[in-house]
Formats: sequence, structure tokens, C-alpha cells
Amino acid sequence: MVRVKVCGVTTESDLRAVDDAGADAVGVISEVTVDTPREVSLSRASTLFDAAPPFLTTTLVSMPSSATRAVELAAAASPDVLQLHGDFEADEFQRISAQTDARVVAVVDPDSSARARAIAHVVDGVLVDSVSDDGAGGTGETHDWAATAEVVETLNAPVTLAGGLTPDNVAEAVRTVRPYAVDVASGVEAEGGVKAHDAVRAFVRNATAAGDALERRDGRDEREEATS
Ligand SMILES: O=C(O)c1ccccc1N[C@@H]1O[C@H](COP(=O)(O)O)[C@@H](O)[C@H]1O
Repeated sequence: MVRVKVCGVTTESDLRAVDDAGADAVGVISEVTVDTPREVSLSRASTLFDAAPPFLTTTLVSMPSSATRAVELAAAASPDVLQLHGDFEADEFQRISAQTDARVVAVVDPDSSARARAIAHVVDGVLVDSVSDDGAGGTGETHDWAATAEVVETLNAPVTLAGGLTPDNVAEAVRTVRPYAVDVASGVEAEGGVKAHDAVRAFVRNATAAGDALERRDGRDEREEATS
């Protein structure tokens, strides 16, 4: 099974479309250091989270300037999950986790498996994204999925794959990386900050079908091994 997060939602109607499509999580972007059409104010993020139905996991995606600010953001918007881009150290993640009710997901660069290993034990999950030089996501670019597959295999933490995913490439990404979850922002947009609802549905459908097919194949392999 693979979970699906759709990120960069800015309106209630897009949030409903994400939920209707069967996604597991929705991401709202606030307080980032890059210019992106997907950013909303913190109070708007909070309003969108209030509009989310009970079983859709809400995620605040941010690039706070400090651990203290990260805690303030979580307190202000009350997301289920806080996705943090930036160079926080393990002790800072520990402090953030201790001071917020939100689960904390750390974003790591695909080239930094050492960082992923250094922080995995103090966060609730790791998200590997094709980040820009300043650590921001939303690049629309894929990265070396084989390297991320190795992170998934060796890290004792849920690993989410992000970066340049689309309805067309997500099945291949799931088969190659076998992540805990996939995450998409620009790949399901009609225009900057506006989701294309048919693309959101296709993304969720294709990711889920690929995850389910892998599970069936694993089950078959296990049965064959047991009877051989
Ligand atoms: O989407 C953005 O503009 C963004 C800006 C700053 C930090 C994170 C951002 N988005 C995150 O990046 C992933 C991947 O984006 P994409 O699918 O490659 O466009 C996205 O899901 C967000 O988690």
C-alpha cells in the first residue's frame, strides 16, 4: 500500500477534490522563503485545515527560520503533520517534536542520505524531495529514484517520495522506490496554485493501483516461497 499526499492546496474546493479523489493527506504551504503560487498566509492555512474532513491528514509545509518559529507555526495552524524544509539538526527536531502536538516530517535532499540517517530517529518521517539550492520544494523535477529506493530500504522510518511526480510517472516511481507515501504539488495543477481535479484523481488512482499491485506480487512471491 502506498499513501498519497497532494500538496499546495489553496482553496476549499481543491481540498474537497483531494479528499474526494481518495488521497490520504493534504498539504498547505505557508511561510516559505521562495516565491511560489502555492503559498498562503498562516491564517488561511488554519482555515483550510479547519475545513478538512476528519480522516484527511492535514500537513503544514513550511521553511521556518528557527525551531522556535516552527513550534509557533504548528501552534497557530494546528496541522496533523508539520513538514519542515531547511537544515535543522537532530536536537532541533527533538525540541520541535517535544513542543508540538503535530507529527514532524523532515525534508531531505536526495543526495543527503547521511543527513536522513542522522535525523530519522528524532522525526516521525522523512520526505525525500528534489529541493532547490535554498531547500525549497515544488521544483517539478524528479531525482535519482534508485538512490531514494536505497534510503527506503535502509532507513528505519517512513520515507515519502516527492519531486516532479505526475499522474504519468507516479506508478513507475512507486515500483522503483517503494516508498511509504508519494507527494505531489505542481504535477497536478491546472495553473500555479490551482489543482486540476482530473489530474488529482488520476494521480491518486495510478499511485494506489501501483502500490496495490506490488502488494499482490509480494503476497504471491511469499506463497510461492512457502510452498517450494
Ligand atoms: O510547492 C512549493 O511551491 C513548495 C515551496 C516551498 C517548499 C515546499 C514546496 N512544495 C513541496 O515540494 C513537493 C514537490 O513538489 P513538486 O511535486 O515537484 O511540484 C511538494 O509536494 C511539497 O511538499
